[in-house]
Amino acid sequence: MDYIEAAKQVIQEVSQEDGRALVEKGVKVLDVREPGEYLAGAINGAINVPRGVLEPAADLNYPGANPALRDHRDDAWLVVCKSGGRAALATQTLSEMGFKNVTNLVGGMDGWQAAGFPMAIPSDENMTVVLKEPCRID
Ligand SMILES: O=S(=O)([O-])[S-]
Repeated sequence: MDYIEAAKQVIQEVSQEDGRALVEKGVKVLDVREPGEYLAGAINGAINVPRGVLEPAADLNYPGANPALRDHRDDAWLVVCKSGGRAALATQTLSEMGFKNVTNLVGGMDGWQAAGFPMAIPSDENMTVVLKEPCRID
């Protein structure tokens, strides 16, 4: 099974041009790449929650969740990764977790950079590198 293709059948996606328009309108941007990828350059204002810690970071019941993500389920989110694969999976997961308006950027940050769209060196304040509490297995 191709999980990314399966996700793409059920999620919203936008082109680079439409993604840029969303950013200009103030959509929240979730960057699910690894911290080193994010720190090398990201969409201005994007928060970083790597794909590997997405579910606990967004979980309403997990004490170590990231409030910048967890508490914004009704907001519009643009989800980005390197080329659109991880973000497709993350977009599907967030929809299943109750996020109302999540959209994958087709082509990801590779496409964004190739288009010459604006990027910034992000602040590490916008990162979820380590969850505040370790994941529990009860
Ligand atoms: O980020 S990715 O689409 O290359 S898996």
